[in-house]
Amino acid sequence: MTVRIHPSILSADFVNLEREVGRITAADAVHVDVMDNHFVPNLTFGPQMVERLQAVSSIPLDVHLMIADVDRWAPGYAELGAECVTFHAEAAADVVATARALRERGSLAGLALKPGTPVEPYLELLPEFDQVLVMTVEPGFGGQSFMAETMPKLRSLRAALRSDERSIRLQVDGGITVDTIGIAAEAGADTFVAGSSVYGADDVEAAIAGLRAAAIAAHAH
Ligand SMILES: O=C(CO)[C@H](O)[C@H](O)COP(=O)(O)O
Repeated sequence: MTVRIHPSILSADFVNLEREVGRITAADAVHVDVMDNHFVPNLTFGPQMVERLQAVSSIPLDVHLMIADVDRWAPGYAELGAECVTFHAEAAADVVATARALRERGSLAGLALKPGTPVEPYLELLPEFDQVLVMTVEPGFGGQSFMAETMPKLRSLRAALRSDERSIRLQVDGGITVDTIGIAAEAGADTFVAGSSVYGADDVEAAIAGLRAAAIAAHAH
């Protein structure tokens, strides 16, 4: 299983985002948290910032939409060139239609689930998605503690993937550190978002390497 590390710029210096994205060249993608102060009680930025990040980043954008009325707004983020656009099941009226709209515009389609949202209704819809994000904190803020009680959802997802669906990324986001990444990896995650444990480190590239090594070790276990 290939391990992917996606640092979250939620924990980066917002007035120097071009420089901050340039510090994570060892990462597989940059995780971009879009928050609207409605779906979550925090506010970050919108499509203009994502468009500029897309222009200056040498690694792909993994956009995580924490916004209301996402069926209406998600397709516009795919048109900006993001590699993957992930939207919340709780914010969507029609998850299949929105996923198809993303793919039609050339991006991968990701489905995110808050910690309290069950995975079972979505297992039969997996072919519609390229990534499923199991939130391991309540969305909205960086620096929270990892919620191990979300791991059964990852196990269910990993077990549900047929052999021709193994390329679907199973992503975790929230509280991922060298101490917790192995728990998520053993439960079936292959794509790891890390904010404070990367951007809070003195050496961000070493932090990315440490996370990757810990996840690979857990998969090999
Ligand atoms: O989606 C998010 C919060 O809603 C962030 O990506 C996440 O919290 C990353 O921060 P940390 O690794 O510090 O927990």
